Amino acid sequence: MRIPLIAGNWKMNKTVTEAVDFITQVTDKLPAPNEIETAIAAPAILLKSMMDANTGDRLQIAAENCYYENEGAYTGETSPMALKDMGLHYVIIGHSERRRYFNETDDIINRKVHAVFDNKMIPILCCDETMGRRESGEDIHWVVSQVTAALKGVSPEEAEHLIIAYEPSWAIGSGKSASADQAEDGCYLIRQTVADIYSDEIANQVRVLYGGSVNPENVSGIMNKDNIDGVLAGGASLDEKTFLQLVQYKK
Ligand SMILES: O=C[C@H](O)COP(=O)(O)O
Repeated sequence: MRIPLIAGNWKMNKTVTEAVDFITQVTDKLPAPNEIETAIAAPAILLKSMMDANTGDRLQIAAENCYYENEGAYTGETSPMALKDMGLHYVIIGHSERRRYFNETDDIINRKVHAVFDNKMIPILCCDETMGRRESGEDIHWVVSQVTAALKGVSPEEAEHLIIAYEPSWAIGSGKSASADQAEDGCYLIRQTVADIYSDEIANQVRVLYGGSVNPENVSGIMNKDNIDGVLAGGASLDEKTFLQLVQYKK
């Protein structure tokens, strides 16, 4: 059985004080992690304070990115080995904003996926599509090719722990979520791609999330779909009350 995962991605928002405040307010209001898992991904500069404030076992603190080397002369980068040492389990890799603004290629994303697995953490691998590609029918190939490239050389034993997020660029931060059916189509396609690369068994273990303008009003409809195991929410995860509303979605 795949445990639902409600994850927030704060992007480049919040100060240390604001982050600690948020964690202190939500930590004892979250469900048991064997019912619904919850996570907040935050900028590297906030993570240690968030880990210290996160006294319970109900919330996972995650990183939004890391480099593909553990150490060396890479000024300004975040070491996956240091993230592991801090006690993190999840790292977002390949978010569309990393691909678009920081020129992350499929090859870089593949190296980062390996670096996360090598450090015994789990990547939340993001793949996107554009409205142009969706309208022309090209989006299918685009999503398949991003997932395939990111998983090159990843073993079946690693792949079964994967989390993959389907995030159409046109739905991110636009207030225009994909419909629940569109989200299900994208997540189904990702699961099929994993089945083609590995097996049905592994595809059934991988958790697939939808991200793009998720909010308390649309979360239930999205979570009701067979191939959607969770959400990756940006804007709606910044406010404590709204994040808790996402977590309390009703099937
Ligand atoms: O990682 C999260 C996504 O980019 C979605 O962001 P959003 O919920 O603000 O549209």
